[in-house]
Amino acid sequence: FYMKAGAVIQEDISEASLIVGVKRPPEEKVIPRKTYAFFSHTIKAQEANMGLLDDLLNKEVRLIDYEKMVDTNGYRIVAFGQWAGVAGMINILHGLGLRFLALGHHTPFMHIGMAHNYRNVSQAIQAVRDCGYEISMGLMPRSIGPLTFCFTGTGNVSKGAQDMINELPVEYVEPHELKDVSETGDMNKVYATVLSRRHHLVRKSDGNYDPMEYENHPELYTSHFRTSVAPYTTCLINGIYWDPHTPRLLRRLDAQRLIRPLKSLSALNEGSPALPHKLLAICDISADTGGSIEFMTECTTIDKPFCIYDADQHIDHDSVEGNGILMCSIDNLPAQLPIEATEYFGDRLFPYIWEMLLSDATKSLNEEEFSPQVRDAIITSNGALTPKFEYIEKMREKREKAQILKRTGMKRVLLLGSGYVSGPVVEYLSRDEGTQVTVASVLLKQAEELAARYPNTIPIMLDASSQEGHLDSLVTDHDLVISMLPYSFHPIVAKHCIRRKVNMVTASYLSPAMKELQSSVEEAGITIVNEMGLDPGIDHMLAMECIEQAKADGCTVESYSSFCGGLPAPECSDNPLRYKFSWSPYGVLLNTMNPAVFLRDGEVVSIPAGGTLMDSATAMDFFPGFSLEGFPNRDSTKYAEQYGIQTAHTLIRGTLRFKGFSKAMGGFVKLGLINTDPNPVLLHPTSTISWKELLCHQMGLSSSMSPEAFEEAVYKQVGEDQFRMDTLRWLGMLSDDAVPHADTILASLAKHLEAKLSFAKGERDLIIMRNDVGIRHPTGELEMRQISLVVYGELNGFSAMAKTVGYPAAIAARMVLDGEISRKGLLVPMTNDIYGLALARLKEEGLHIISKSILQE
Ligand SMILES: NC(=O)c1ccc[n+]([C@@H]2O[C@H](COP(=O)([O-])OP(=O)(O)OC[C@H]3O[C@@H](n4cnc5c(N)ncnc54)[C@H](O)[C@@H]3O)[C@@H](O)[C@H]2O)c1
Ligand SMILES: N[C@@H](CCCCN[C@@H](CCC(=O)O)C(=O)O)C(=O)O
Repeated sequence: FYMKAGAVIQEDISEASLIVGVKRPPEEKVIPRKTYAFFSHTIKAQEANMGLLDDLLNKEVRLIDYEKMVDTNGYRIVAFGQWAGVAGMINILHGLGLRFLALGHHTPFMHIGMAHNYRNVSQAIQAVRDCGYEISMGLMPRSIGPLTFCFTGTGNVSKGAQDMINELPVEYVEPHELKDVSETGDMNKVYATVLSRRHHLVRKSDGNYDPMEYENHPELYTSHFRTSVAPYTTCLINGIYWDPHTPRLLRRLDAQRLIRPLKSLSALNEGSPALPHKLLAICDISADTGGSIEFMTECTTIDKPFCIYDADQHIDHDSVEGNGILMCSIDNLPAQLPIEATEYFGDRLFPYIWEMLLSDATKSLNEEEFSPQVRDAIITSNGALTPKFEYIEKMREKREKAQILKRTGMKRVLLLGSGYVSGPVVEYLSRDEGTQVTVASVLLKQAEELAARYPNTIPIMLDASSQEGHLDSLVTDHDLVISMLPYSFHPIVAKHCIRRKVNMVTASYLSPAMKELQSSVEEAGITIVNEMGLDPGIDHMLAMECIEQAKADGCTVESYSSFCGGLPAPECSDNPLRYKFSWSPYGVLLNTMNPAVFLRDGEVVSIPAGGTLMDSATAMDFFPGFSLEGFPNRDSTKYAEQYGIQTAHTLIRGTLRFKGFSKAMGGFVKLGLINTDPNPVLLHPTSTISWKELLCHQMGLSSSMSPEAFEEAVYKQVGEDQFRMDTLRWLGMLSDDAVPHADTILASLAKHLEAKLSFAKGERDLIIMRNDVGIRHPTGELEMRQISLVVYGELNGFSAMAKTVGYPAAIAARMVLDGEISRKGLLVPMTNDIYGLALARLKEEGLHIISKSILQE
């Protein structure tokens, strides 16, 4: 059909500038910087679609929403409402047939199928007419009593649904007459009423209805639908537009009352199965989850069109049997009538398609010339909500706040970040029923997945880099903030904590930017516990426990060496780098270009920034069964003062890897891939660059060279090292594979490596920490204290890295919340008041520390 009309049919739509759909596309398939047109269902900040909205914003998509395309008279241009109404009504008549049967009554509705069972609407109408004929012939079981249908709303949905009931022998009555006809009406017909606002909305103060005032102040009104109409309705067909400020038609409480058995009905039904209650079915065509029908929290689908809502238990049963109200709330009803709906859609949209086609989502809206019909329907563009729709953000925040503050008497913790190491933080804190955790992340899905596993945990979306106001209001609503964001975010988070006098915990190094806040933190009288992870974290705690004990025994510390590595378990080290990521990949790679300073036998050794660090790796054989190498980590010399071991002639902190890592990384360094400079080549909106092109660019060569010449050039560049070549080949970096989009080469490399070097299901990680402390006793003896910590990740559970970072952070948070840490200022776990309790609690979590001593002459 489309081909006949001249369309080119192809799977790959990446070259299209405009993508026209009906319903939302899957998030992962949304292509950045394109113009999309579809029904997004985001304009009421619908919770279920906020993830999609975030994605459209992140991907800088221009979204045209049909719901907001209106003509000069304010009427919707593309409104499938009529077809939704038609399909919805056919479906619920079918559903009533099934429900009546389940309740023991065979009715003429059994002759009506689902809307999509018919070739076209005329065929469906024929089936409804046949049913109507039987009703008028008196074939409806008497025991059911007169049937009443209530249509809410007067728009296209309601009209489409009424078109269908008009094919039955129907008598329309006023809503106030419903009670009477439902008791004494004629059984050879059905009754219907159309409910508009004036019928059920009343001002809370005096019971009157003023349409103008309602328009502006719906919050002053309430609905008496639940008492005046619902108890006399067999089937409700809901087609109203609902806005969160307007009164609901039915709440859960109302549903509980409406499904209570009616005494009068059982008297009427003598000898026949009694109907359990009057309100048997709801067809919620508006399909606003949690909206005008509060308890409709999940839409049904064409595949599974019906469920039974059991109001007493507040659950939906996937059935037409059992106790409760039959619900049908399909949100893509027009798809059941594809021919009529498609023709209608095409006819209505066609006049606007030409200008939509010219849309270039990479341009600002000011540079485009759209008609008001299209322009006013643009919800997102260039990574932001358009001014008319900025209210969506506010609505979202308001709802979020209400959710966070809903339960009183809770200790509220704001956890920023839901990445590699956040899981145990939530697990630990949520053990306490009186603690509530809000998990905020720029990746809403990630936060949702984490929060779903624990009680009293609320997921929310927050972009800490662009939503400072939002961050501030979140900080205000919590008793403590744990920042598990990339460490560069901590100072900005800390500023809001200072402003709102809220305590904070991080697992990150106390950076110079954080230290600058020292006096403000003290003035605000708050506590910020830093370096509460593994390395930094547990390493400090074990070091200080040993050092302070040694000093108390009158000893002197002569040397201190601490190495730590997050690694794959050996059986999972099956790649050339012998490495898999158990914490932020960007952080791991960034650390390979750090400078380092350490003290060796009284001599200061310095390694410059930029990648030389990888050449400094040496074999580490304290655990000969592991094939380890190590390289220094940052400036170790400053710990002489912090640990109080100025007496030490050797002082080094370092990182552990399996042998091979530093050599492979050295190849990346030589190719200039460990580079944090912004690189526009990688950000080109529509085209991608391949690894071959990028490497040629880095080497200053043309990418049109032959594959052999290319490989030869790379070989030379990486120091004629075959292992490095094999590594690059294994990672797909000598090929035409696309380089992931990012603003720097390092960020692109991190994304690429994260995809290649992640733990598969059933694989586990490993952390190894080893502190060697040289302790000179007053007797002259030299004791080498070897403190070892080896932790494996749980198969399909928390990784070792997550446990050894997340638990210390959570333990510190708990200690601050419970007043066990009450000192103010910027703290690190190097004092006994913190490390004493924290180490004890970590041991309760199964942390097994092995300490050995070897006496040297
Ligand atoms: N002390 C230690 O031993 C240790 C070990 C591992 C990690 N860490 C630190 O802990 C923190 C978390 O580490 P991770 O491995 O879980 O990191 P990660 O990269 O896996 O997670 C970062 C989280 O921050 C979120 N995020 C990123 N940008 C954001 C933004 N603009 N707004 C809101 N959210 C945003 C991400 O979506 C993610 O949920 C980091 O600071 C890391 O350096 C410390
Ligand atoms: N050094 C080990 C363990 C690192 C744990 C992560 N520590 C981060 C902390 C960064 C921060 O948030 O300040 C680091 O970069 O060392 C290894 O690399 O395998």
